[in-house]
Amino acid sequence: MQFARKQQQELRAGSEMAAMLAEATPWIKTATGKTVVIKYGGSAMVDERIRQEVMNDIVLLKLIGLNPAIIHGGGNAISDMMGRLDIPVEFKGGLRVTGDEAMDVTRMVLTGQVNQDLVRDLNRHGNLAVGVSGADGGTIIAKQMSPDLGRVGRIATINAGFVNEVIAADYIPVIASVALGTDGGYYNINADMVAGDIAAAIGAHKVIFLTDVDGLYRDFSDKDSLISDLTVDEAEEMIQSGSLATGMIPKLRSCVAALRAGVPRAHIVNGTTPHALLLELLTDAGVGTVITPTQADESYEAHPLGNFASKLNENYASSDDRVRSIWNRE
Ligand SMILES: Nc1ncnc2c1ncn2[C@@H]1O[C@H](COP(=O)(O)OP(=O)(O)O)[C@@H](O)[C@H]1O
Ligand SMILES: CC(=O)N[C@@H](CCC(=O)OP(=O)(O)O)C(=O)O
Repeated sequence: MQFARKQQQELRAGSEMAAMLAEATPWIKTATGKTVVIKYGGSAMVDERIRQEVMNDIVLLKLIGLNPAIIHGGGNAISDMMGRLDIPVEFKGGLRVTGDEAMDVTRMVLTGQVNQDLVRDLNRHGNLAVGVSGADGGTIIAKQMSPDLGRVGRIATINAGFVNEVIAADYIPVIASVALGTDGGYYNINADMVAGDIAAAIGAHKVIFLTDVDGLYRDFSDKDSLISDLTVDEAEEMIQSGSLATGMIPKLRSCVAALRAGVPRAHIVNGTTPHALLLELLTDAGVGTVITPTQADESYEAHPLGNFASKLNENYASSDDRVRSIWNRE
């Protein structure tokens, strides 16, 4: 009797899931071919399980017809390695002071480690991802930002051709924020800045910043001040007001740059929340902070899926157990 009840529960959960997937059809039609730039910050990569879920969600987006392009950070991994090598870590205005040794470590960690780990994790689901640095295909050309910061670059040019080719060939580009300079040397670029400029250059539909907080707070010390939406003008005012602390400054600057260049939406989302990407992209509710060109339009992207992903999320905790119980049945 107990077994029959369990079977019924499984059937009910399965039917719910099937209904949710069936409801997804019109949305999938709308989304096909759209490019979404996802900036995956080092701060949101810390938990291995959540990291694998983020990879899984990105693969799901690819499989339903979106074109995700990933720009990743890894600032904390660079600092860890510098510490292990006894190289002093110093930031000025949120940017890493990057001497020649620090530049070597940045290249090693971002392109050799973080980039390749993400590619490996995505490719566990099929041969889906290609890892590149800004130097590949001349994608990011940089100039020195300021002599004080050493090899920190500001973006001089983005050549979108190579990234567009990778997307056209149906791969997910995974881009490290290391650039080649006009002087022939390497430059360390803040990954947030790369995300906005790449999104603009490839004509992305959205740029989404996955970070470790729920979005942009008007006052970071007041947890009730989370902003759900703001216009690009308001975002610019916030930057100029000097009220933002480091971390958010390059993100918001990058959002503004992307929107001014014609990207329709920028989002700041907590990448440590399970399935935040699906919640943002597949539900009306949305999560985090959205930055829009003008006042948020309620009808924008009203989603035929309704609460698909929130339901998915509710089911999530139990689904692992269900899968395990199915596999262990014999
Ligand atoms: N107004 C703000 N709203 C939200 N986060 C803020 C704000 N001001 C500063 N921050 C900081 O920005 C951090 C995210 O940026 P960062 O640490 O660079 O992460 P990432 O690795 O995702 O780029 C948050 O953890 C938070 O400490
Ligand atoms: C110039 C500069 O500061 N570059 C960053 C690049 C990595 C990055 O941006 O990583 P997150 O997205 O995880 O912060 C750094 O060296 O930390």
